[in-house]
Amino acid sequence: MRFSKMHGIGNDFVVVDARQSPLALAPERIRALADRHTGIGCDQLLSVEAPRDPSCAFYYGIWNADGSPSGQCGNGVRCVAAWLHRAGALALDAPVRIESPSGPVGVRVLDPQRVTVDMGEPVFEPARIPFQADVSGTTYPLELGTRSVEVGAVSMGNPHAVLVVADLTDPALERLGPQITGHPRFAQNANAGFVQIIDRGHLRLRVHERGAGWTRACGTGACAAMAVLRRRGQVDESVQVDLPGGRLQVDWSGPGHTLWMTGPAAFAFEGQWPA
Ligand SMILES: N[C@H](CCC[C@H](N)C(=O)O)C(=O)O
Repeated sequence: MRFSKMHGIGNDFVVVDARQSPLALAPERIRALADRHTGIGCDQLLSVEAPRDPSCAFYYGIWNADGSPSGQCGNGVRCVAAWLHRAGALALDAPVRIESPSGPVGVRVLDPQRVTVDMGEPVFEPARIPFQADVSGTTYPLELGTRSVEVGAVSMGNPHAVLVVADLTDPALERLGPQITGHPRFAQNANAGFVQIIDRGHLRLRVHERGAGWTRACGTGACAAMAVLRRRGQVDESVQVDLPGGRLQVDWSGPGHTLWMTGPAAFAFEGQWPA
């Protein structure tokens, strides 16, 4: 099986051309492929496929390094768009809809290594995240053993918890990340974002990803953090989000509008994998 190794500010992917026939890899094969010592190594596997929805130009599938599926991948869809452009299947500056497991997103390749994406509208309704809560709120107390933390909860097509912290180097986050990711109130687990508010137009973020652990960047995590804080009135409609691997731009005017994420997409190498 031929693959392209790509990354979105350090969140890395194996991208497979499955346009002729959908990719069907068992979770253990995905885990083997994602292994950083005995496999290719990646945070997620992405397949590029023919669309199921006739209003979309392509479909793309997402699997985490642990073999679990996801509904959306912000850094990943930018890489898929850049991959399609390099394959001659997507022109520069041509807006197209790409279908994901959670629904369509709109992509536009601004230059061969920079893509802007209409990620759709953030979803705060608990049942659709999914997150167990009696009513939708801007913050929820989350019991973690003997302590409780305040989180925001939102879906960008995948579930996110967002926790505001003063110091991203706090060693306590190492344990908090997995605890929040696996919290039983998130029935399908959650990507746990820890965000420091620099000012109304600038955030710093680290994400403990469901199915991949701490990553250098999480595109839907950047969208989720901005959306939670915008809904609380704590950030403006255009925000720079700095993650360990680099910077993303997130734009959202508020409820009733879709959210846009813009950032890099890079190729690392091509290879063959015994499927
Ligand atoms: N771990 C995520 C999928 C990858 C998301 C992330 N890599 C991004 O760029 O959005 C999940 O299970 O929902």
